[in-house]
Amino acid sequence: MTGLDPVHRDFFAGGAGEERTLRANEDAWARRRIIPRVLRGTGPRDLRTTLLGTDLSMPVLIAPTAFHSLAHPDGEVATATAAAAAGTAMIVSMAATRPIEQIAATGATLWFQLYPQPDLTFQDALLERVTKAGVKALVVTVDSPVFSHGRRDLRTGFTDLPPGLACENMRDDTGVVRDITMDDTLSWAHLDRLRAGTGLPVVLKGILHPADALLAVEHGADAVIVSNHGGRQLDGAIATLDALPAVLAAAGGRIPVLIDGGIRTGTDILVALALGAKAVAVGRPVIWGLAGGGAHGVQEKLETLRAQLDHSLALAGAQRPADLSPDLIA
Ligand SMILES: Cc1cc2nc3c(=O)[nH]c(=O)nc-3n(C[C@H](O)[C@H](O)[C@H](O)COP(=O)(O)O)c2cc1C
Ligand SMILES: CCCCCCC(=O)C(=O)O
Repeated sequence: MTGLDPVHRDFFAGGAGEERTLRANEDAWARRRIIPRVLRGTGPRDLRTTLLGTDLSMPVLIAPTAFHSLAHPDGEVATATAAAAAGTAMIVSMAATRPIEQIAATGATLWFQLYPQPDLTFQDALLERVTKAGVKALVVTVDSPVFSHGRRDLRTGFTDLPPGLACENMRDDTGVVRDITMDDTLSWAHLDRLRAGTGLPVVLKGILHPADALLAVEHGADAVIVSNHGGRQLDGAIATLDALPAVLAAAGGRIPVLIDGGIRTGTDILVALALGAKAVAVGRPVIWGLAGGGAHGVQEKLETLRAQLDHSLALAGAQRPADLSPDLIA
């Protein structure tokens, strides 16, 4: 976290309200225990995974997080450089501080995160732009009909990006940077329109209730991410790991289920995969890597997670993620 302004560190680290959900996310992983299998002669591990047509070197994606240029001057370009080197995908936040074309020039596999915007003309142009830049999937954040309340930012006074930085993908055709709108009228009808207007796979991020997982399947979502926005939206929301089993049951294997929130170690990833998640996404650890060492720092974080997952798989008696099953988790 070298050089990170304390106000910006609080923006990245903080959660909503009393930060109960922020803490619950990490605590939930720490509560689970692994029941390893032995004498399985697995040999070297193979962590590769294919997700929505995207080949990943491991089942770990970079979660969308805002404002990477506050953590490092190279911003999202550094993060994407690390994703490319690690052979995984970066989900680019709609609040990225670098234009999608620059981020894509790193050669990284990118998915793009969208807060659906009420100005449909602007939204359509944005989707056309990111598709042209080569993003491979659209991640629609559905847990934010309004901005969250009571984050540390209120205390620290962090309200906006400093001069010279902007949400570069919110520039319209006149060059003006639009504000990101949180829309409390959003409904499944908006999702249907989005799906009809894009050829990209659509992933819903922020599903916690099994009934919503079922609706996601019925409305043709290609995947869901079990997420509570890293404890930054509804404080008191269920920890993502605790929500995972019911969401998996509702999805019934028809679409991949991903999870984020408090995932910090290879054993956390193993637990998620054993319970049935197809992959995980990590948010804050990537930011800390970026702040500490730019692209190199992010890559180091990703490689640490890879090494830990590989080691945990070996010790649990599995060669590949598909060898894991829920009976390994207590
Ligand atoms: C600083 C910060 C900014 C975030 N910005 C976004 C965002 O722009 N869009 C979004 O869908 N989620 C955003 N999230 C939520 C993350 O995508 C993800 O759900 C969460 O960080 C996962 O938890 P973790 O940080 O404990 O790994 C943000 C999270 C953090 C910490
Ligand atoms: C005004 C930009 C909104 C960015 C939202 C970022 C975000 O989701 C977060 O949790 O922070």
